[in-house]
Amino acid sequence: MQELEERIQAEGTVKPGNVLKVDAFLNHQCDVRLFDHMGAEWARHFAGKTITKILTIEASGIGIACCAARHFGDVPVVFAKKAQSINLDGDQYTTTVYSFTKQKEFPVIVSKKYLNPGDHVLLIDDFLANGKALRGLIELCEEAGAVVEGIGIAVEKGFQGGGDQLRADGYDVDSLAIVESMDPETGKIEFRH
Ligand SMILES: O=P(O)(O)OC[C@H]1O[C@H](OP(=O)(O)OP(=O)(O)O)[C@H](O)[C@@H]1O
Ligand SMILES: O=c1[nH]c(=O)c2nc[nH]c2[nH]1
Repeated sequence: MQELEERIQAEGTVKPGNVLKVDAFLNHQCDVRLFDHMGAEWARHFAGKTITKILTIEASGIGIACCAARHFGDVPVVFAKKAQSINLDGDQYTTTVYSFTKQKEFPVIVSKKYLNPGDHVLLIDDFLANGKALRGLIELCEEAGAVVEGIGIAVEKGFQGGGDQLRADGYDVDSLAIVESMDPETGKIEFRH
């Protein structure tokens, strides 16, 4: 998606440790017009699929998933929580995920009320790196008996391999920008096309 690639080139910075910082528009300050355009792109890509629910993971996927839902007939957006809470009651689907930016394991929890057999789920997230977050969400869908219809990602770091493994496993992964390489020394970012 040209608009997203241009924003990454203009405002993104490359940090050591394979970190691309795009918090000016994607995952700290949020550009909702861009999010809306991203939702329209995914709606075009997944047009042939029936989607009954969007599932994401806190925190950074939530805003993007909510904007995307407007392009999928206002389907409910469910976000997996990364901490137990007194506000979480009843039976839950749970797994654990290693967080790329926080560098530790988190529980990943969805109430059984909000993910059901018969749901046709679109997974949405801001980043795809090693694929840990998505593998956790897929596991929750499997536990629930829900079908994963596709995966919409804003920025995939292709060189980390998580996306290609998911594609090899048969998932329809639509990443709007795939970073093929990035260099913290020079700041150069190259995209896969
Ligand atoms: O493919 P992976 O290696 O799993 O990396 C991608 C995940 O990493 C980030 O989550 P993180 O927990 O780092 O931060 P967040 O709380 O801002 O969403 C991002 O939001 C994705 O969910
Ligand atoms: O802001 C971010 N930059 C990244 O490079 C990344 N990888 C996973 N999650 C990420 N979030």
